[in-house]
Amino acid sequence: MAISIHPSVDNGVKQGKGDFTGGTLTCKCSSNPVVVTLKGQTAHNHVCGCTKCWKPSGALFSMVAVIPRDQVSVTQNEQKLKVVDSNAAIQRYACQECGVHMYGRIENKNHPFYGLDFVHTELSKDDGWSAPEFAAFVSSIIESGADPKEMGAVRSRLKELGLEPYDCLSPALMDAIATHIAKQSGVLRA
Ligand SMILES: N[C@@H](CCC(=O)N[C@@H](CSCO)C(=O)NCC(=O)O)C(=O)O
Ligand SMILES: [Zn+2]
Ligand SMILES: [Zn+2]
Repeated sequence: MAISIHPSVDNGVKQGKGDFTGGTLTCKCSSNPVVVTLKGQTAHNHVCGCTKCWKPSGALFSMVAVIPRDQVSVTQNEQKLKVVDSNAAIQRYACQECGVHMYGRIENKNHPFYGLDFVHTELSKDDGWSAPEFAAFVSSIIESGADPKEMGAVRSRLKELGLEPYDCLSPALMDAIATHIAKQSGVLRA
């Protein structure tokens, strides 16, 4: 049996819809769920192996995308949300009852990704969200208990799914981060 990466990609990566304009995310509480409304399509969707991103139970990876923060609003039961780690660059707002992360926000205006929120579109019933494009922080799954001897098989499965594995972010995103830093320091002209 193939290694399970994440329930949303295990049967093949489903492509998004070009004309998709958004929808809602709902936490896993059976009563009074937290609902977040996203007024737009997501970008840079990826599976992430880091220890900080929320993963559904049993999954090796999370699936996480970004969307401009002004397109994100909590529309039901916001009182159930609490920041998981206020010292992290991405402040992840989790439902205190079911544990699901509803959105992650960057408050540091100098951060390369300031202005973008992190969201898990598997929490939506709406169809058409952008598809995951790559696998990030793959080696980090070991920090959550994955067997280092399995890493070859995990990377092979990711490639088979068309999710190129990287041990940080994708080259395009790493270049965007480095460009931002070089402009901040004056090495590159802004
Ligand atoms: N090995 C660490 C890596 C954690 C990490 O740096 N995660 C990235 C990617 S999260 C979405 O792609 C990150 O930017 N983190 C910032 C933050 O979490 O605030 C581990 O596994 O913990
Ligand atoms: Zn909940
Ligand atoms: Zn992550």
